[in-house]
Amino acid sequence: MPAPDAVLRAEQSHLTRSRAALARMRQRVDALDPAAGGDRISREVLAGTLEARRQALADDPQVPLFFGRLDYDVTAEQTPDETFHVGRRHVSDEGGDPLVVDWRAPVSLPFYRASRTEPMGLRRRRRYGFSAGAMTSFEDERLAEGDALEHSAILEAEIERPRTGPMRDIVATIQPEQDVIVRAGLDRSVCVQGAPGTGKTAVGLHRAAFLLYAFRRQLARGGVLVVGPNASFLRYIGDVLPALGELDARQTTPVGLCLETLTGRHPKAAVRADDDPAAAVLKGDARMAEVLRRAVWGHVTAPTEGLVVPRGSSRWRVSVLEVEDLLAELRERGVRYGAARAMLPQRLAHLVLLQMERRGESPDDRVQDAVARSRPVKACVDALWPAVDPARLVLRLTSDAELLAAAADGLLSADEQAMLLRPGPARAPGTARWTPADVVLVDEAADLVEREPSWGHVVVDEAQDLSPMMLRAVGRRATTGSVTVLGDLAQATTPWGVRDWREALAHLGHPDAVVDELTRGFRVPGEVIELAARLLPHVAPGLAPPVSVRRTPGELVLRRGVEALPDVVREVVARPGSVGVIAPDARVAEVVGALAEHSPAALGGDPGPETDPRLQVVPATLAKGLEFDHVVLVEPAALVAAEPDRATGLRRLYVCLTRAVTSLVVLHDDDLPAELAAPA
Ligand SMILES: Nc1ncnc2c1ncn2[C@@H]1O[C@H](COP(=O)(O)OP(=O)(O)OP(=O)(O)O)[C@@H](O)[C@H]1O
Repeated sequence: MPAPDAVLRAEQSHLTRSRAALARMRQRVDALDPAAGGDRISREVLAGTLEARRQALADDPQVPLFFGRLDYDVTAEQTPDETFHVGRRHVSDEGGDPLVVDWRAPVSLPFYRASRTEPMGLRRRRRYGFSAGAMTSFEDERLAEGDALEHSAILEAEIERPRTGPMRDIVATIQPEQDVIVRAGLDRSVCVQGAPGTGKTAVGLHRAAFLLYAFRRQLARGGVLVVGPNASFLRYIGDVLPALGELDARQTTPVGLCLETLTGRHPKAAVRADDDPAAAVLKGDARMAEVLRRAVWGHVTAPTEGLVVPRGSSRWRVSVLEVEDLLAELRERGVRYGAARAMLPQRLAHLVLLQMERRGESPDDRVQDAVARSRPVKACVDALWPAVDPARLVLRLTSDAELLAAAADGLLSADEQAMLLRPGPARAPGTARWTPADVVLVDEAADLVEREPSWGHVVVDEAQDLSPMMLRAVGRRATTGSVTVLGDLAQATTPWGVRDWREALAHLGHPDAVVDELTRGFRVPGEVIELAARLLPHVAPGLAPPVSVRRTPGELVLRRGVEALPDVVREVVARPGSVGVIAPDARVAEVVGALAEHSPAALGGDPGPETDPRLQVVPATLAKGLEFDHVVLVEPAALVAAEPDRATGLRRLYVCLTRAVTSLVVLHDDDLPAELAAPA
């Protein structure tokens, strides 16, 4: 067996060769001239394609081009008799032979899944350790000989590599239970219940990248949509897919999606207010879908007279009964309100044409078109099947008690109806004080009028916080596609959130999705996760407690005296990695002031040019989904008390306690919440 140094040198030279080959691939793209594209449009399309290809072939010297190697067992049957280096993208030499294979290619699968009991045709699996882009170590597992590592130092080093900015990819170290989810086929919807730091977000993003690679053709039209809770979270995860070579996935929030529907019709509309929790819960309740359905379809009016269309010297009549039958038929067709309305003029004209034929005329299509466009037909359509603007409808419904009562009869109690009515005079859609929950109602109404197009696949993160109406909004964007739903019931902090995944999946329109549970935690050190897990019986009794995969002892300090904050922060900022000071929202300004010497950035506000991006002061309500190498948590009792009820407060605390990768210091003046005490 060659000495480790010799192995490393040979692998380093393969890395150098691969980098040179990638540079050549890039040069070939640079040499292509978009002018060859013919007309202007083709040239522009070609230029766009070449630019995307150039970006995909970019080589960041800090990012290893490959991270593993597979040696297939040539003595076994039906296995490729080759060695493959597994990396972020495919790289081939001048002869077209692969120097690096894409991690998503079928041949790479055993890198993630092979085990001692199932070597998947592998003789050996090798992992490389890197430091600042340079290969520094490797780990071998001789799987054919039954030798597999129980513990990977390279995985641990990767998790503990200090964080410097946004979230990074995990392609080099995806774990088998994660890989099963990542590589589930495009036709499979999955739901992942996962404890904090089990890699849900990472898995969702890698699944998006996998699908875009493995089903490129099917997804070329539909595309992939990633839905996350808020703008800070989207900024945090925003670099992962581009780093994996996928630039086209759309990333947004649930309310952001619905707001587009509103502003597409009323550009000046904006979210300008918040509901109180009870009203938000009600507006997010699935019964609202039925209220809106009735309100939209309630616009169809029974005719009181027939249709009369003068043409030349004749007057053509369609009887009330015929119009009634036509309306009933259109209602029952199962098409959207707007689609049925669009059909109505031609259908009425057709009835006129039948009259003409009965009287011996032989009108053609042009006559039918002319009748359909005639003034009496238009007037009849507007009277019987008026156009509905979804935003105006929601405004009317929430300001006109009678209209609401008609639509909500038997669905909402009188008190509930009263809660929906907005104070003050009615406003136009552009200036109304829309709340997030209102915007979701507009989106539901819009879909009743006109079908929302479906994406090929939708990944929805932190899904436990979505109301049934928000889940419906996300779900209607995946009616012909599949979904990946990620969340943790123990981290639900909205009063309208999910209490049961099966129910949530039904609202999403994918009731048959498989629910998987992840419990191996990568982020949070053992001591810290054990402290946080004391809250689990109080916040989500049915869930399995998470287990940390890390062997290194974490650092956990509980300390009385918030006045020590500046000293504590001075100590942690001297260490490598990112620092998050998490505080109750109401105390963020005070904390920023106390830490002025470090110019921290306050998350959610304008960071300003002079702030230190490595140190962030995080309002407790924005901590979800984020992580820091070091966390200082200020006054847990106040953070719990700031929520409307104790269970929600404890869930918020559970989120905040589980953001640290290396160290957690809890500073408090008030007593710690009793639920954190060690079980007797
Ligand atoms: N297989 C892995 N290899 C290396 N790092 C990993 C792996 N899986 C997860 N991680 C890391 O663990 C951390 C937590 O991952 P992630 O944020 O995806 O977890 P999560 O389940 O979404 O957490 P939360 O519910 O707390 O938001 C991240 O830093 C991620 O990169």
